[in-house]
Formats: sequence, structure tokens, C-alpha cells
Amino acid sequence: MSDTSQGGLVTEMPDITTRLKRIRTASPLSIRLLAWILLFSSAFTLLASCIQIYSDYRQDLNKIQQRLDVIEAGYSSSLARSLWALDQKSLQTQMEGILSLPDIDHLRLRIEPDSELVMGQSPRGDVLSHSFDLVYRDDEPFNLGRITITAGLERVYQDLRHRVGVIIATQFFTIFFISILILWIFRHLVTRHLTAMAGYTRDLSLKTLSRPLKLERPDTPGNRRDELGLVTDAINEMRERLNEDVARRERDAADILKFSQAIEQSPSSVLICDRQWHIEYANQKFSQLTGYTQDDIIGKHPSALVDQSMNSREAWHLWQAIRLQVKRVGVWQGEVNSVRRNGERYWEQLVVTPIKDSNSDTTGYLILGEDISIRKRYEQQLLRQANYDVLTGLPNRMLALDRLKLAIAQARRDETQVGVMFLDLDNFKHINDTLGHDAGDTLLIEASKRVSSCLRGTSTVARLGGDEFLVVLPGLSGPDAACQVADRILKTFSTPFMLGGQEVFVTTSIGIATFPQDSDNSGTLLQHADAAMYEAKHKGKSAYSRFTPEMTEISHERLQMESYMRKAMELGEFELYFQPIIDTHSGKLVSAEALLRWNNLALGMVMPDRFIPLAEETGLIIPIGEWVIQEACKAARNWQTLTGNPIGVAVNVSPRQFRDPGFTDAVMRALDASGLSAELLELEITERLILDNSIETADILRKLDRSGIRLTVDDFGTGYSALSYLKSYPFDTLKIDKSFIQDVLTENDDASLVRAIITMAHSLGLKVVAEGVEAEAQTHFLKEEHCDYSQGYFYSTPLPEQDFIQWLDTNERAST
Ligand SMILES: Nc1nc2c(ncn2[C@@H]2O[C@@H]3COP(=O)(O)O[C@H]4[C@@H](O)[C@H](n5cnc6c(=O)[nH]c(N)nc65)O[C@@H]4COP(=O)(O)O[C@H]3[C@H]2O)c(=O)[nH]1
Repeated sequence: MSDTSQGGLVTEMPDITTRLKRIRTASPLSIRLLAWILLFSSAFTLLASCIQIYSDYRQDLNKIQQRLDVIEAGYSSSLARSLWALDQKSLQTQMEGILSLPDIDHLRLRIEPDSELVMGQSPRGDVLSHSFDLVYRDDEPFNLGRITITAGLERVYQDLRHRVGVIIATQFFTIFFISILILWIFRHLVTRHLTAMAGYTRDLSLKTLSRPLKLERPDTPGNRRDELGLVTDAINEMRERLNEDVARRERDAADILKFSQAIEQSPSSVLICDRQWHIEYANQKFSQLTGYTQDDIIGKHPSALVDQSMNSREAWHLWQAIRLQVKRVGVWQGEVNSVRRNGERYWEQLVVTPIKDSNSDTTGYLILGEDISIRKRYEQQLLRQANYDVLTGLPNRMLALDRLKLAIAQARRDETQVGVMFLDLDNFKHINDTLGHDAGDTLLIEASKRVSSCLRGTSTVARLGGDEFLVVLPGLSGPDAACQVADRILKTFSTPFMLGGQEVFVTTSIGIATFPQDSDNSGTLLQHADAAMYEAKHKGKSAYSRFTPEMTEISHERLQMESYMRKAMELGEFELYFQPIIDTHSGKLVSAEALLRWNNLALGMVMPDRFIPLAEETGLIIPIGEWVIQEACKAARNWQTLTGNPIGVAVNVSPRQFRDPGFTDAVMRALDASGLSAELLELEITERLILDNSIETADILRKLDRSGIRLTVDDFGTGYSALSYLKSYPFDTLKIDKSFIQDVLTENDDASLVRAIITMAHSLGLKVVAEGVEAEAQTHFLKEEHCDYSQGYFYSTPLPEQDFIQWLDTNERAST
């Protein structure tokens, strides 16, 4: 039994507990409500009951009063008669009759003159008395006495109490049950839902956000419109908004994480500074690059990280300039010599930009850095290569010309003179042929040392190529000073050279021209010195000659060539040769370079190196160049028709031609006329042209690029070889000058340079053509180094158009 009862208890417990819980959770509002209902309804019913009881009480009193009035009306005359007749029995009967009436407790009859008859018991408590005279009417009225009837109110009061009790009891129970009913209805319709809402809101968290609030009631339009429905909607809307906010925050957080990881793992070093340029953040790459940890540099100014050899004032000026430019232009880019923690210096390319918020207010600065030390080293090496002669270590033609121009400018200011000497070793070709190239090289090195030993520190001796040297003597007091130097040079050549174990006497011929007497133009001074040198050679070797105006006649030849050239177009003396450009890996033809030849009756076959500079100088290059492009496009279209394959054509463009305002139109016309697609035309532009860095150059290049024409930097390595410039222009291809390819297998320096150029070009997205490939071994090297295309005698020499078509035919058959 006990088990069963315990079992019953156990099973009932949760129900009771939940009920209690519910009552506890529901009680405050319900009980308060119940109390208010009871209070108001009790007060109301009490008031109503009081009014009711009072009115009943008044009615009872009225009834007694009416009864008394009725007694007076009914009994006064019969009592008076009985009294008149002294009929005691009748009187008594009547008085008993009155006494038997309800509520009448006592009668007092005062009979005139002084007797009194009393009947009934005198009531206790409140009474209602009524008296009237007993008058006998005969001829005249006789007042026989006065009767006083007393009605006790005890019964009325008892009734009243009873009624009050009944009313209060029924009202209480009615109110109580109505309240319970109301409470139940209210709980069912309202408070249980409010409790559910409270529970839902209490439990609401990011985990439960996806669960909407649902009340346990039918989903009817009426329910949806009532207050509970509105509050539920409001809570669910709030939940959805929170959900969206949370999702947005999660997305933002994921984005922020992604960006911060990208910055942290960026291959460039990243510094973030606050508005006062104090470093706030540095990424891993920065630490790898500089050796500084975040803690070392946080709060510091970036100027603390630049080259220590730069004094703090310089560093401050540099950062001041950066700050100003960033403020004005919005970005600063440049190369800075920075220092690692271990004191090692390195070059980095910096880009500094402001970080702006949504209101475009600067909140900090971003400094991106890239280690360009390797590129810089190669650039310097290339620059050296471009400016210095590898064999002798002397400046080359280009640098010598620069120095001559500088010396002339300086002399103009100081009103001094500049001597220009052209030196040529006599019989050098003969020595080279008989004693071998090594002896030739030794001679050139030794000769350059002897010439240098005769000069002051401000003078320049340069090797122009072969056995030709140029000496620039700045700040001379007069022309004789140059002659003295020439004398000294001739003297040093009087001692024999040790070449291949033998003593060899080598002499030199020197031509001298002086600024300003002979010319004020560097180019003309060189020509004059050249002419004077020929004069010295004619004099007999080991001599020097000063320029005289008569020597200009020598340039007569040049003038003649110019006049022939002017007629060459009309006479159809120009012809295009084509040299194949081959895919290094597959060995297949990709395109051909158009190379101009001039067949002149008097001069014979003239090579472009001889006549193109003159054509440039005279401006004839513009019509000639236009003709070349037209013919080249026509030829390429023809190959396509013949072979069914698209074969490109590369055309050389000289600087003057490129800068001609009609150039781009001429190119477009040639494409239109031939029907060649623009992608098959490639324009080769020398590196020197882009170095002028002018806006027009960039504009023309971009215009050509937009039309689909491919652009190549020609003769790369012979100019300033600044790879950084290449980034700014839309070039597709870079052509390594043949001078590098020639010695690629014998000179380590050349090999490493070619390797570096290919790597750098590829990193800039450029294809590479190696020019001057003459041996199969070179093609192996180029394949290993992933050089894209090759061109040179190994594949084919430049061929007249008909021969090239034949070559195409054989080559096609060979490759299929
Ligand atoms: N040693 C050696 N040389 C090789 C080899 N493969 C090709 N070459 C030569 O190297 C030169 C390559 O042309 P470039 O560097 O553009 O240099 C060209 C180019 O700058 C200029 N040129 C040629 N045709 C034109 C033209 O139509 N317009 C302009 N503006 N310049 C031209 O004249 C220069 C000389 O042209 P070319 O005498 O035809 O000389 C050509 C070609 O015959 C090789 O394996 N070994």
C-alpha cells in the first residue's frame, strides 16, 4: 500500500510542482487582479446591497406605518362606539384584534378623564408608535380618549440582519466564483502567453536566435491583430533584426579576419601608422625583412628605420617630403635605402598612402615595402654594363657623350675650353688577326691604362668600341693644352707592349677638336675630332691633328649619302629583309623582324646602321619608316594567306619617327590597308626612347597598346636598363641585345645578367626575345633559362621576302 501511495506521490509531484511553479509565476498578476476584482465587486455589491437593504427597511417601516394608519382608519370609529357604549368586551375584542396584527406589540388606551387600559407587552428597543383620538360623533363630537399603538421594530431588524447575512454570503460566493472564472479566462487568454513571452525573452541568446516566438493559441487573423499578437510580432521582428545583425557581424568579423591575415601574410612588408605617424602595426614580412619585432618599433616614427648613414635631419626631410606629398597627392612612391636591425642596408620600394574612414578623414597611414635590393643590384650592374666598357672598365660612348655635354655646359659658364680627342690604334686589326683576340684584348687594356695615365682627374677617357677611344678634356685654358696632352699620349705609346710574350710597338693617331672654336655642339665636335683623326692617320701614324674647317669636306660623303637617300624612295632602292623569330622551346616560327636594306647604285648595299642615323638626323626616317610599316604589314598578311597561319611581323621604330605626330595614324593606315590584324604587328622601340619618360611617350604607347598592337623594348641592356621604368609602360616583350647573348656561354657575368633579365622580365609579365643567337649551345642555355623566343643566324640570317617565303615553306615541312 505504502508503495502505491508513494508511487502516487512520486507521479503527482512533478504535476504539483509545475502547477505551483505556474501559480508562483502567475500569482502576482492574477492575485492582484483577483484582489482588485473582489475589492471592486465587493464594494460595488456591498453598496448595492446596502441600498437594497435600506430600501427594504424603509419599505418595512412604511408597511408598519401604513398598517398603523389602516388600524386608525378601521378601528377608530368602532373603538369610539364601544367606548361610548362602555362595551368593555367589544373594546377588548377589538384591542386584541389590533394586537394580533403583525408587529403590533403594545396598546395603551387613555380614557377621559383619567383611566387607562394597557394591553400587550411594551417592546424593547426601537419602536414605532401611532396615537389617535377616539371621538364619538353624535350631534356633536365627544373626545372619549386617546389610543397609542406601539409596533416593535425587532422583527424588522431581525429580517434585516437575516437578509444582510444572506446577501453578503451569496454576493461573496458569486464574486468569488466570478473572480475565479475571470482569472481562469484571463490566465488562459493572457497571462500564460505573457509567461511564455517572459520565458522566451529570458532564454533568448545567440544560440536560440533562430527559434521564433510562438504562442500556444490558434493562428487566426484576430489573434494576430490583438496586443499579444502585436507584441509577439515585435519580439520576432527584434529577433530577426538581431539575427541579421549577428550574421552581418559574423560576416564583418570573417572579412576582418581574412584581411588581417592577408596583411599579416602579405609578401610585402606592411606598416600601419596612426595619424601622428607613430607605428601601430608591422606584419611578419616586415619583421623578416628588417629583423625588428613589433615591440621594437611600435610607437616609433618610420624615419627611425631608414639608412643610419643618413643623418637624422636628412631622414626627417625625406619623411617630411613623403608626408607633404601624401597629404597633397594622396600617395608617395619611391625607393628608399633602409637599414635592417643588424645594420645591413637594403633598398626597398615604398608606397605610402593615407587610410581614410567613410567620411574621408585620414585615420592613419599605410606603408607598403618591397625589398628591391636584388633588382637594384642588377640595375646597377646593367647600368654599369650600359655605361662602361666591360673589357677596359672605361666609360663607353654613351657615358662619354654625357660627360662631354656636361663639360661643355660647365665651360660655357666658366668661359673655358673643352678639348675632344678621337684616338685610334694603328694596325690594331692586323695585331688582332696575327696575335689572336687575347693579345688584342691585352693591347686594348694596356692602351687604355697608358692613355688614362696622361690625364688629370677631371678628364675622361672612354672606349667607343673596337680600337677607338675618346678623351674629353674639360676646363682647358687654350687649344695648345690639348696638344700637350696628345703629345704625352703619343710618348707613352713609344714603349713597346708585351703581347703574347712578344714586344710589339703600337702607335696611335689622335684627332683634336676644341669647344668653342671648332663647334659648340657635342655631336659636331665628335665628328670634327673624327675627321681630324683621319687626317692624322693620313699624315702617317703616331701623330695628332687639330681640326681645321677644310676637313669638313670629309663630311661631303655624308652629304652625298643624304642626297642619294632623298631619291631612294622614288627609285625603289629600299627593300625589306625578314629574319625569323622562333619559339625557343618548340622551335616553331612565331614572327619575323623586318630589317631595312638600301641598294644604291653608287654606294652598293648600305646597311641600316650606316644610313638610319642620317635618316633620323634629316627627318627622312618619317617617310621611310612609314613605307617600312606598310610593306611589313602587307608581307605578314601575305604569309598568312600563303601558309594559313598567323605570322607576326616586328618593325623597328626610331625615336624621331615615334615622336612624329602622324605616327600612330600612319600605323593604323598600314594595318587598314593590309588587312593585318593588330595583334600580329609588333613595334620595336629602343630602350633609350622610353627613358625620356615624357607624358607623350607614355600616351602614344598606351594608344598603340589599346589598339592591340604588341610593343617590344629593343636592344635591352644597352641603355640605362632600368627595369623599374618598364613597369610604367604597356610593353609585351623585351629583347635582350645580341651583345649579351654572344658571350653568354663564355662570360659568367653575361650569363648571370641574361638570367636576371629573363627572371625580372617574367616577373613584370613580359615575354623575352634573345637576339643574336648564333650557336646551338646558346639555344640550350636559353631553353634552360626559360627564354621565350630566340632570333639569330643560328635559325636564319635576315632574308629578302621571296627567300623568306621559301624558308617558311621548308621550315613548315621540317616542323611537321
Ligand atoms: N652578329 C649578329 N647579328 C645578328 C644576328 N641576328 C640578327 N642580327 C642582326 O642584328 C640586328 C637586329 O636588329 P636590331 O637590333 O633591331 O638593330 C637594327 C635596327 O635598330 C636598325 N634597323 C633595321 N631596320 C630598321 C628599320 O626599318 N627602321 C629603323 N628605325 N631601324 C632599323 O638597324 C639595326 C641593324 O640592323 P641589321 O644590320 O639588319 O642587323 C640586325 C640583324 O641582322 C646574329 O645572330 N648575329
